[in-house]
Amino acid sequence: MSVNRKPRAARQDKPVAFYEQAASTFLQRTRATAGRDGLVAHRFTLADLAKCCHAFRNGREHETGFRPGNDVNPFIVIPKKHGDARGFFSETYKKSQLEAAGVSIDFVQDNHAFSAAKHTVRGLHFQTPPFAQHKLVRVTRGAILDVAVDIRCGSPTYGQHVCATISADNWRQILVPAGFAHGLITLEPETEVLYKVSANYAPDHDKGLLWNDPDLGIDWGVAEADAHLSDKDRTHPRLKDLPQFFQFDPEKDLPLVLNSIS
Ligand SMILES: Cc1cn([C@H]2C[C@H](O)[C@@H](COP(=O)(O)OP(=O)(O)O[C@H]3O[C@@H](C)C(=O)[C@@H](O)[C@H]3O)O2)c(=O)[nH]c1=O
Repeated sequence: MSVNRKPRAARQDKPVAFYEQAASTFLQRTRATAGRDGLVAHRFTLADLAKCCHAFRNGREHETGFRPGNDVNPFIVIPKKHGDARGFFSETYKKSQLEAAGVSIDFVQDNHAFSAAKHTVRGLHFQTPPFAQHKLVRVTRGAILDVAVDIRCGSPTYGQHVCATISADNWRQILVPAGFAHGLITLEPETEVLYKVSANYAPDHDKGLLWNDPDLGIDWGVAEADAHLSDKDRTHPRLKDLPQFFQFDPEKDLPLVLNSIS
C-alpha cells in the first residue's frame, strides 16, 4: 500500500492559468451543488480531480480544503458514463487518473458484497497496520449510505465522520483512506457493493468499532432493532475503548473536511 506524492516539477506541465480555470470550474460546480443540497459537496470526475490537484500544487489552495498527496482524505469521484442505445460503458477505475491527482494507491484485492435486505449494516471496519487498507467503494445495484470515521489518534477530527449516498444510479465512488473506520447501511434490498482494497485481507488485523456508538453521532436512519447485522458487528468496542491503532501526523495528514461530501 502506498500513497505517494509525485515530484512537484513533473506536474507543472501546463500554464498556471489552465489549472486555475479548472479549479474555478470545479468550485462553481461545487457551489451549485451546495445550493441544491444545503451542504458543501465535492462531486467531481477523476479528470476534474486531477486538474484541481495541479492547481493546488501550484500553490493555490481553495476553500474546498482538499489537498492532494500523502494526506489523502475521503473523497468522491464519479466515473464518466458513455450511454448509447445498448446501455452504457464506464471506466470504473483508472489508476493513471488517480495518480495524476497525486493519489497513488496499489489496490490488491477486489471485494463484492451482496446484501439481501434493506437496512443491512456492515461495519464499522478497518484493518490495522501493516495491513491497513485504503478502500474505493462503489455500488452496482441498489444504494447505500457509506460512512467513514476518523480514528487517527491526535487528529483534530478524531471520532468525527463523513457520509455519502452511493448508488447504482448516482454512480459515485468513495475513497475511504486507511486510518478511517468504514461502514455502510443498505438503503434498498438486494444491494451489491464492490470495492477495491490496498492490502490483503488479514483476519488477525481485521478490527471494528461499534456502529451505533452514541459518541460517534452517526445518523443511520434506522433503529437498532430494525437493522440487519452480523453477530460480530454487534460486539465491537466503542470509540472510548478503542486502542490507538493509527496516529495522526500533522506534517503529512489532514483533518477530515467535515460536510465535505453528502
Ligand atoms: C473482509 C473479508 C472477509 N472475508 C470473509 C470472512 C468471513 O468468513 C466472510 C464475511 O466477512 P465479514 O463479516 O467481515 O464481511 P463484511 O462485514 O462485509 O466486512 C466488510 O465490511 C465493510 C464495511 C468493509 O469496510 C470491508 O473492509 C469488510 O470489513 O468473508 C474474506 O474472505 N475476505 C475479506 O477480505
